[in-house]
Amino acid sequence: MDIAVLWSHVNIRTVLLGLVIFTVLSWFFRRPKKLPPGPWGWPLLGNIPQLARISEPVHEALSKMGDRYGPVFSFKVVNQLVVVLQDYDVIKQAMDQYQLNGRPSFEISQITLPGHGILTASGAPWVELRRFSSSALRKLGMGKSSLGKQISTEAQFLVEEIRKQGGKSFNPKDMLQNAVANVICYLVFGSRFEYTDVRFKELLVALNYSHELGGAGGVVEFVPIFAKLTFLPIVKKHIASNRAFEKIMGNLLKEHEKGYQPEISRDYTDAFYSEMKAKESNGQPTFMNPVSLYYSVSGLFGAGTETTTSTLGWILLYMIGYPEIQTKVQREIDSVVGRDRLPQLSDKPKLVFTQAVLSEIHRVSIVPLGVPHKCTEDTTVSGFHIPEGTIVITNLWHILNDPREWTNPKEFRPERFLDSDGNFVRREKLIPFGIGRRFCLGENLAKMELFIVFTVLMHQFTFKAPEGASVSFKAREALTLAPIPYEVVAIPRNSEHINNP
Ligand code: HEM
Repeated sequence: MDIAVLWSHVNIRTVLLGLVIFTVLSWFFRRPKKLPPGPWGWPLLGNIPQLARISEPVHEALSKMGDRYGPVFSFKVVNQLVVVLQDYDVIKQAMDQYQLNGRPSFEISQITLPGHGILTASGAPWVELRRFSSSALRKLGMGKSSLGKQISTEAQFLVEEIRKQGGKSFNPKDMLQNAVANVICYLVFGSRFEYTDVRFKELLVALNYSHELGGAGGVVEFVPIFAKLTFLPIVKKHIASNRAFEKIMGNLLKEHEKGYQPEISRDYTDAFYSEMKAKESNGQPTFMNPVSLYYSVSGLFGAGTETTTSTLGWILLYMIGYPEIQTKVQREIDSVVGRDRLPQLSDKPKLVFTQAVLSEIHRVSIVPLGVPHKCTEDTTVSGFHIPEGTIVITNLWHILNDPREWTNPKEFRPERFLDSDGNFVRREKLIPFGIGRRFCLGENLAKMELFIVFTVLMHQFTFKAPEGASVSFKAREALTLAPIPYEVVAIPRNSEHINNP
């Protein structure tokens, strides 16, 4: 056919149709073939339209997506590729790969204070900060009885606060948070704060605000393009929250530095200064500097406060919802510990049912999607290509609610952690603290806190729902699954003769 004749058949509609087909095909063929499967996304927006329509909790929606696409699947937020892993063996294999142990940068934090700490660093800075932090926290007694004593002291302050309620109903959240945050203050600043201390209260208000934001729109911190859209209200809120937190934490660190003496290491912060200064004076290259100290300390508060407070919140809620389990725990504690002293860490091996209850709490009250990882070098998972820069999410909720592993996962049943002889059984797939090279740095600390606070509270009080109130196990969705605010009544048990251990 002559070109002129062919041209005479072309009209504007044909041209537009051709352009649309060309755009769709070129976009389609740009997608590398071995990427994990996933829903089709829109050019420019990726899967934002589908994600915005999700009405159920995100981890449950992702869990269903995984049932459709398999345990390794992907989607896009704008131009950011996100891969979700939701099979125990796949996660175990993936999280051992150094390429998958980066963290997405908290982009909006970088606007106000460029730098990284233990929670947010990737690559060599993370390796150095993780090595230092693990060793410093171990030296400060994490997992040992010396720190157990400090936690017991904090638990007794908590008991006093609860006693002051005089049997009236109250929301336990703030009291639990005070105790948990104070344990971190002790590790980081070498001392606890009075619950009425203005600086302590400011710190908790700022922490709570940043957690609320994390739930409402935390994803904007990780997607680089949002850091350029500073006119958006959600981005403005993140910036304001980061600035407020930096001011409070900056002041606390400055005040603490005044008492620094190289020969006495009081806490994590002193240990950090000492190691940083030693490396500087030896001319050793290091990523330890005042900003990485700020971010590391903030990371300990950020990662350790809300998680442990929510878990304690769930414990009390399940105890009022399942009074027969509460009574069984109290009987076990009374028979092992007696009524003349408070429970302590060394009682743990004998308190098997109590341990089973704590394990079941870990199964239901978790960080549902872990903390996002970032792929720092091209790699593969289960034969799929994971390009550098991909955000990798582990759906821990799916693992801990998989009916193939946990019969009737919606039931609260501590007995799943006991064998037929009543011995406590550790279960490999209980991974509320993540798994692999970057598992939770505070796992041992959290376990100590939860055990001591739980047993001391069960020893001292019986918790009940207020008269006529119903108990709901619905969670408030954020980075952690926290109970919806509730009230509780604490009835003191017969404890006149109880002394400190
Ligand atoms: C019940 C309580 C807790 C739970 C369920 C929990 C869970 C987690 C999870 C799932 C991660 C992410 C792991 C990953 O990236 O794959 C994490 C990381 C982390 N957690 Fe915890 N956590 C708890 C308590 C604590 C406490 C008490 C502290 C500290 C003092 C702490 C400090 C950290 C830190 C610093 C990280 C980041 C580690 C890194 O990036 O290398 N956590 N935690």
